[in-house]
Amino acid sequence: MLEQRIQQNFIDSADLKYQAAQTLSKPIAQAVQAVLACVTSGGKVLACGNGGSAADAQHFSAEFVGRFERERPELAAIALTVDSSILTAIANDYDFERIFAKQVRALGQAGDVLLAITTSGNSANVLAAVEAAHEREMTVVALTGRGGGRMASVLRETDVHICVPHERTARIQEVHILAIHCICDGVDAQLLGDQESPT
Ligand SMILES: O=C(CO)[C@@H](O)[C@H](O)[C@H](O)[C@H](O)COP(=O)(O)O
Ligand SMILES: [Zn+2]
Repeated sequence: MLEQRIQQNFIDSADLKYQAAQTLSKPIAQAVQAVLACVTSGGKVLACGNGGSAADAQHFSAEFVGRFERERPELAAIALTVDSSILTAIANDYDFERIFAKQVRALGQAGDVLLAITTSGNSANVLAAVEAAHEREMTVVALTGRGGGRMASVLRETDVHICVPHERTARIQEVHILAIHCICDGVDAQLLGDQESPT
């Protein structure tokens, strides 16, 4: 019974990935171009999200600053989820909704990219970060699900929306991390050529 349940999770995740390959390859390619244009002109990526999506923001930043699969020059990315002093001060003195937005206003510059990750599209602190990014003339790459929620209506034409066509948070997150790896792989391919990676 339990094993059947586990197998069903694998099947559902694989099915969603097959289905999403069709619909998401275009916005993911747009995200690669947006991020590439940003980092090759001296910009940086700021990444944010809650819970599992906070982990995704950190995962992305590690692969940009450290490396993905191949050696290449370091790329600038900062996860806005990691400084406990900043996070607790803002949440304590203002409110939790502003934990990312104030960091975006402090660090963001025109031409930077905000990677905004929310499975529901409705997390208030992520939406506030998008608003702050627009104030700073940054481009937003949004990773969402469930139809995009409120995120769909706050994004601009020049932003990129990668919306996973599913309702369950776990399944959406599994495609988010695949999309993040596609962005890293696409950026490396553009920078280094598209030969196969050694690892
Ligand atoms: O990882 C999971 C569930 O799989 C949770 O930690 C999840 O990320 C949290 O409940 C988040 O607060 C959900 O926020 P969001 O994706 O709707 O923005
Ligand atoms: Zn999770």
